[in-house]
Amino acid sequence: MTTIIDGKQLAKDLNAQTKDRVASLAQRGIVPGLAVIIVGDDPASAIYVRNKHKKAGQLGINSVVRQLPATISQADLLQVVTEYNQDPAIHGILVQSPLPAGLDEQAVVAHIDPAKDVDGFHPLNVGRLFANLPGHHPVSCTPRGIMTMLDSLHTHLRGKHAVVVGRSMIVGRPMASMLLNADMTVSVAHVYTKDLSALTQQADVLVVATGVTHLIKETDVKPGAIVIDVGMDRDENGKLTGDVDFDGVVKRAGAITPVPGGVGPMTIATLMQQTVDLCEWSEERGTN
Ligand SMILES: NC(=O)C1=CN([C@@H]2O[C@H](COP(=O)(O)OP(=O)(O)OC[C@H]3O[C@@H](n4cnc5c(N)ncnc54)[C@H](OP(=O)(O)O)[C@@H]3O)[C@@H](O)[C@H]2O)C=CC1
Ligand SMILES: Nc1nc(=O)c2c([nH]1)NC[C@@H]1CN(c3ccc(C(=O)N[C@@H](CCC(=O)O)C(=O)O)cc3)C=[N+]21
Ligand SMILES: [Mg+2]
Repeated sequence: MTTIIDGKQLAKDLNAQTKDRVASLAQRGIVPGLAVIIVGDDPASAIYVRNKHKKAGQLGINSVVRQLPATISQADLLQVVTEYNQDPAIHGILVQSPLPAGLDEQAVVAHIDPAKDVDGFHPLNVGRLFANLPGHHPVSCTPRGIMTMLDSLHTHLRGKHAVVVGRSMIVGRPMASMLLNADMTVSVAHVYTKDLSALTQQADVLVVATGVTHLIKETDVKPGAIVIDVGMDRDENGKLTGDVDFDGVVKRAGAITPVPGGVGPMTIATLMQQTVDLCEWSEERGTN
């Protein structure tokens, strides 16, 4: 009865569309280019970057991974960004987060050409999303991928209550903006929220992005709710799990995403989609 939202399959479908778009660009001699900058040697980051690089290659996107030492200066890092800002073969630039201590992530993100900001983290693009401005602009890939997952359910969102647990720049805040732009009534919860369970039990759509293993249990969820688990946590056995106690919540939810195989694969597929978006938008402006 409960729909298990298959992020792997949805990512496959989206990647197939992206591959087709890359093929039509190729007929006109255009190859979308993605630059991924990774600073230091965080092992988790290295895995994500490898996955992104591999997927880009499969789709025909030209992906460049720039590995930089943790000891790099802020000025030298900004210079690398400048290089890609000026490179006409590069349409999307991503600086893997987190950066090592001592580097100013906000300043680096603000230095990216907003037209090449494939993560949607530049303040100009954040502002465009927040203001729901018309026209093309990149947005954070994880919440955009979640909107695609919600679309796939063909349910009516307008006027329904969305509760977003977490308020990070990468997930919670842009997620809340996108749900608000979809005409939902949106609540955002965080560590200071009083009686979290009373709030989450009112959610028709519940998005959880806290990094707290199994924060949300069966009794925290309204029967029939759509539950989206963004968490990528390790359980006591070191196994990848989410912020939602899947085995309990699946009994009550109307639809739920698994971890792994839910939001994660859609994040990567959306990054590829948005790289091609940026390439096409650049072409429309005549800057390719
Ligand atoms: N699948 C994917 O593509 C992605 C997965 N992730 C995963 O999603 C999770 C969240 O990531 P991210 O948003 O970057 O995390 P952050 O650590 O940046 O933010 C966590 C947020 O959760 C809130 N929070 C923490 N504990 C509680 C609690 N007990 N009750 C209510 N709110 C709480 C914090 O509140 P406050 O602001 O008050 O501190 C904060 O806003 C992680 O597991 C991460 O690995 C992240 C990005 C992409
Ligand atoms: N500038 C920047 N942009 C990001 O988009 C960004 C980032 N920094 N820093 C880290 C987070 C995390 N993130 C994920 C991407 C893919 C999976 C993913 O593919 N997950 C799979 C499998 C993962 C596994 O098995 O380890 C799944 O959930 O099924 C997860 C998480 C992007 N992030
Ligand atoms: Mg974070």
